[in-house]
Amino acid sequence: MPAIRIGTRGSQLAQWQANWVADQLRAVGTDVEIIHIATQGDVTQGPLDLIGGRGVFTTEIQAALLDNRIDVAVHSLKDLPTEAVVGLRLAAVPARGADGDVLITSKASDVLGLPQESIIGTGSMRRKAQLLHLRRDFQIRDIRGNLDTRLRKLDDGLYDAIILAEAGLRRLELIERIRHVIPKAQMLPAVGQGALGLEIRERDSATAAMLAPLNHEDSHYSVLAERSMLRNLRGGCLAPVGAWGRIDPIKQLLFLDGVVVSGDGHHKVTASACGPPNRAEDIGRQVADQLAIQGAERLIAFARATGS
Ligand SMILES: NCc1[nH]cc(CCC(=O)O)c1CC(=O)O
Repeated sequence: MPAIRIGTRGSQLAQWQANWVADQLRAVGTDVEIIHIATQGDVTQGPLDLIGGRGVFTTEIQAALLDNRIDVAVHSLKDLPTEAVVGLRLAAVPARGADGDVLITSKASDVLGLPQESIIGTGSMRRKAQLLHLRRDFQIRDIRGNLDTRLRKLDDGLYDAIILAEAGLRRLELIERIRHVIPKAQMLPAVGQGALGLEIRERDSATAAMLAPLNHEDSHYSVLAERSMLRNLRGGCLAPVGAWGRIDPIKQLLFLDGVVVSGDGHHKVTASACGPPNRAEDIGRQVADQLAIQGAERLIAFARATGS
């Protein structure tokens, strides 16, 4: 049987994630080959919202799947747009890693302890808006590049603090850089944060069967709820939207919290819902509806129009 071809971006984190998937498959005797694919998000240096945002890390990899150049795309789920691509499907979501954001700084032990008017590095509207909601005095500056580059820019003194996903730092064994895990009450993560998405051609049942053992049901339901919320909000990946889905192991219920913040941090709306995990899509829609009633779509449209 020919080797399963796994497609991934070339960044260190993406390669770690592809290797992890490859190791899982090799452990059960599957022959695997890893193919690196450059995406627009890797090649272009400008701020992501100016390049167009949606799908900049995933479009070329999805094209390779559709062209039969690869069989599995390994995505960071938070970079994967929620709109379905004709001919492709999300076959599996492995057990989710750390799902929160962390503060990296030498200047304080948490967000509220940072000095007045601290310069914070982040390119994410979601992080920016939630930070400004907590601390209107912060000066938010864009930051790009892989994890090493961002940490170096912090060490070079360009910023007082930066915010990163905990999952990426853990995967690259950089946890000693974590000063503080930001509580969910202060900052909700991106939809899909900390989870991988394994995408395949819709009709490729042989690859689907090979990936099935890698699927983690609770993680899959949790991210389905988050993605349903975002899709129903029509928020786009760059809008200031946060979500946190998780399954209570005792109650066996899926809990979903959602937040939408105006780009300047002034306005914040939140909503929550819970229900049986197999109702994930409905739970996501319920939270989106509650957010919309409170004016979420106006906040998103405003953030888009002003780029703030
Ligand atoms: N936007 C880039 C990106 N995509 C996925 C991760 C981290 C890993 C994850 O959340 O799964 C990161 C880095 C970051 O936001 O700090």
